[in-house]
Amino acid sequence: MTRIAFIGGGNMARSLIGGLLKTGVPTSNLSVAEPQPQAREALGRDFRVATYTDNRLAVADADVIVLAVKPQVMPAIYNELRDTLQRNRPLLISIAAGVRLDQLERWFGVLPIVRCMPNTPALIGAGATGLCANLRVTPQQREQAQHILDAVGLTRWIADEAQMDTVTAISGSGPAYFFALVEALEDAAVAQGMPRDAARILASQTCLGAGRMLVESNESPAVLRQRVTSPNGTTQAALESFSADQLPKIVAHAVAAATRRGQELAAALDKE
Ligand SMILES: NC(=O)C1=CN([C@@H]2O[C@H](COP(=O)(O)OP(=O)(O)OC[C@H]3O[C@@H](n4cnc5c(N)ncnc54)[C@H](OP(=O)(O)O)[C@@H]3O)[C@@H](O)[C@H]2O)C=CC1
Ligand SMILES: O=C(O)[C@@H]1CCC=N1
Repeated sequence: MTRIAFIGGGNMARSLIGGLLKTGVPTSNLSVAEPQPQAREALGRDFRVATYTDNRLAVADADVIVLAVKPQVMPAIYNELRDTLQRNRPLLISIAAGVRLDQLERWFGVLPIVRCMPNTPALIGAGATGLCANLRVTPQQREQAQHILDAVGLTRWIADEAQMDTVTAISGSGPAYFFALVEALEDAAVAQGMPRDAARILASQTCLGAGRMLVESNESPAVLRQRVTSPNGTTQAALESFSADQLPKIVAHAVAAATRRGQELAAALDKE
């Protein structure tokens, strides 16, 4: 079975590891390199996976290496990994926002590399991941990468790598947008006198219900929205308020800002 090493054991690695274990991947097939002692302890306690301080030890016999560090940290790790990578030629999977395939090839060597963008709902098997591959990735390795990400949710291959920053802006960062909306709904209800716990659970369950309908029904978001919206009713009043406040423009600006930030993160690494 495929041995998978994670470089970086933070939020996203935890989500992927948790999701993979739930699908039956044995703990003995996973290893994690993480500098923070507390984070290492938590990984050992929560997932019973082997943890290392030394990146080289974690990747020693890996078939697949998942680079799960912040984009800015990439330059610190490629020197440590380069020898092992050239010797074993594993499949490299980067989940870093912004970082491009040509940058990864320049640092790590001409290896099979998949750039992907998962999201934190991977932890509960409900992730959404966009993937793209360099020309060195064989059809088998493509399947291998997809298999790993399929284990934690839905996957889509993205033919044009330039769109990966948009993927990041939609689904990578996306969970935070829905959390922010639930926070805002909760605060609005509290401002109207509702107890916070009731407001939170009602808003959260509504987010879950709406999300499941979006994914499980064959209807478009527009049709589902119309079914909630009685003529001259409460929903229409709220949607007209959204429209007056230019919600689509607010969202488009936010998505453009996230996309731009992905490009900036990569540009800052061009000199490395
Ligand atoms: N969070 C998310 O929702 C998503 C994140 N991503 C991407 O995933 C990557 C990781 O993000 P996230 O998990 O949120 O970040 P975290 O900071 O939670 O995790 C990164 C971990 O890597 C550790 N680390 C730092 N330097 C090294 C090193 N030299 N070798 C090994 N490990 C190191 C960090 O330790 P320390 O704290 O000491 O720096 C930290 O524990 C990023 O590139 C991000 O763009 C992609 C999709 C979604
Ligand atoms: O905020 C970030 O940069 C990372 C990438 C997508 C989600 N979190």
